[in-house]
Amino acid sequence: MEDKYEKLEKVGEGTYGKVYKAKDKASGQLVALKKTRLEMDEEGIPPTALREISILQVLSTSIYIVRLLCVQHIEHKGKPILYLVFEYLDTDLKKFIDSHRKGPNPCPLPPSQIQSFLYQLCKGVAHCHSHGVLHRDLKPQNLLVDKEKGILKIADLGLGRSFTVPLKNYTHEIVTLWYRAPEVLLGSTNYALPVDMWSVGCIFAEMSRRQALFPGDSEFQQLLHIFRLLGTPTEEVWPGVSDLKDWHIFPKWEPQSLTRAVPSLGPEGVDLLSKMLKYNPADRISAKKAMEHPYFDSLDRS
Ligand SMILES: NS(=O)(=O)c1cc(-c2nc3ccccc3s2)cs1
Repeated sequence: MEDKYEKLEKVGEGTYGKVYKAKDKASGQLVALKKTRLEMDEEGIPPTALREISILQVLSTSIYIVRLLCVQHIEHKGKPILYLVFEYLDTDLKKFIDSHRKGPNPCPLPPSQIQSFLYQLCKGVAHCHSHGVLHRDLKPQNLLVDKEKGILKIADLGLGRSFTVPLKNYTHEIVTLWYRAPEVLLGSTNYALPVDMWSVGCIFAEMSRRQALFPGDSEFQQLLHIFRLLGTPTEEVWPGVSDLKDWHIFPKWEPQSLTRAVPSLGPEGVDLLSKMLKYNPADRISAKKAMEHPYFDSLDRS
């Protein structure tokens, strides 16, 4: 690995491994090297890893998914290590939003920028979902941005369908709960594609208000943040909610006005956000339908 690529700096602690910025010595091309801790058993690469890699190879044909350039596994001190080599983008959405919040003159993201990033995110999610693949852990940290070109791509698809998101990642870092759908937080075991659209809604709101919509620091607190804004879910709005494994009696809050949470978002934006944050997964808007919403009417789709 060292011979072909020159490691430059660590750029991310993915859910399943360290990510380094690196340079292809021959071509000078910048890449992202994702080192995975896949334990090679005696038969070589575990089938789950092979399935993840094949899913990635199919998915990364979309320009809205970070492209997997190649897969290399090498022996390192006798241990077989799997490297995934991805295209490199210079920042992630978390840093991009922070750069607009912090600093001497904090400034909002231009509405056209939010609209363009949200559209690209929905395209990437629609692509994954059309292949029956959930991301499961969409968050600003794993959405990559090319500032100059105004491009957003989904990264860290390392979860696919065969993993559940751990509470801690492999470096014992806390995995954020802020973008997690209520059905997952309430212990549903048969959650599906709508979990990603909940995350998209939280990211949409965060781009507009430049702070997280539901910043919970535990699974229980995460639910309370959601209930305080959207109201405590009832069987009326979400049939079956009280049968979910981790449901119990919660304080009863009434729904608040969503507009107050995202004051800079126009009526179309608030309407689309409300459809992404429907409690009942069956009512939640799909990525494909979201792209047809009037909020995008003014988007230059060229
Ligand atoms: N954190 S950062 O400096 O903005 C930054 C992160 C990245 C990443 N690129 C990839 C590619 C693939 C998988 C995960 C990551 S994380 C590139 S720049």
